[in-house]
Amino acid sequence: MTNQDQVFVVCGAAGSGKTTVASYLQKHFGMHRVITHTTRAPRPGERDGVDYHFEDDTSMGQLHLLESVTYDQAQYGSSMESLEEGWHQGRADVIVLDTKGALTYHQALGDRVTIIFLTVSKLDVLVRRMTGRGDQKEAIRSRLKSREYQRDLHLPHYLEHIAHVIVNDGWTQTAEQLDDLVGKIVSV
Ligand SMILES: Nc1nc2c(ncn2[C@@H]2O[C@H](COP(=O)(O)OP(=O)(O)O)[C@@H](O)[C@H]2O)c(=O)[nH]1
Ligand SMILES: Nc1ncnc2c1ncn2[C@@H]1O[C@H](COP(=O)(O)OP(=O)(O)O)[C@@H](O)[C@H]1O
Repeated sequence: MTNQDQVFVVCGAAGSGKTTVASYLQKHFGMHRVITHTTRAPRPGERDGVDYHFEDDTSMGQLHLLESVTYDQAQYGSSMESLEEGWHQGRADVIVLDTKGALTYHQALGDRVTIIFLTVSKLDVLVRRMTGRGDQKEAIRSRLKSREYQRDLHLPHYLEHIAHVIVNDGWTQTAEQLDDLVGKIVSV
């Protein structure tokens, strides 16, 4: 199996460290970060084309997406073209998805997909991390109430025996587990 075939899907609850892990895989292993599309408003510091392609309902509806979901009242979706961009460059892809999207990738791409599910051992840490990264209070409140946030707090049954679970309490340990997992799958 070559890097061209591979996509690492990072999922887990809000604040569990998905973006941090994706950036690490991008920097440390030269993976191609797939930028997905969303109708949610940018957070402080987020940039269009870097964190997300920020869309409105009309532009979102015109995209040709491999999959799309509703998460806390906003639309999110990813395209096959952006996955292929990485593979054409000979790089493995890394993408941040919700757990429903992770399942769709598993079903569509089979063993080309490695799913990493992030969690923490004490869930109150998640809110502290969201506050720490500058999320607005109202945005956090809405997120916590959403069905999708509640669903992705724990490994959903449909990802059991499929996802690699990493408890992201401390970064050193998380990085070690990522190095171990990635080393087994792609040539670095
Ligand atoms: N299925 C799917 N999920 C996505 C996509 N882009 C982002 N997500 C997920 O949507 C959820 C909400 O993302 P975001 O608003 O950035 O909140 P965060 O979880 O606090 O980082 C997260 O679980 C993301 O992983 C996508 O293209 N498809
Ligand atoms: N192991 C960790 N220890 C402490 N803080 C962390 C750790 N991993 C991530 N963070 C911080 O927690 C916040 C949320 O992480 P982020 O990657 O944005 O989460 P997500 O994308 O899952 O919502 C960020 O400020 C990030 O720097």
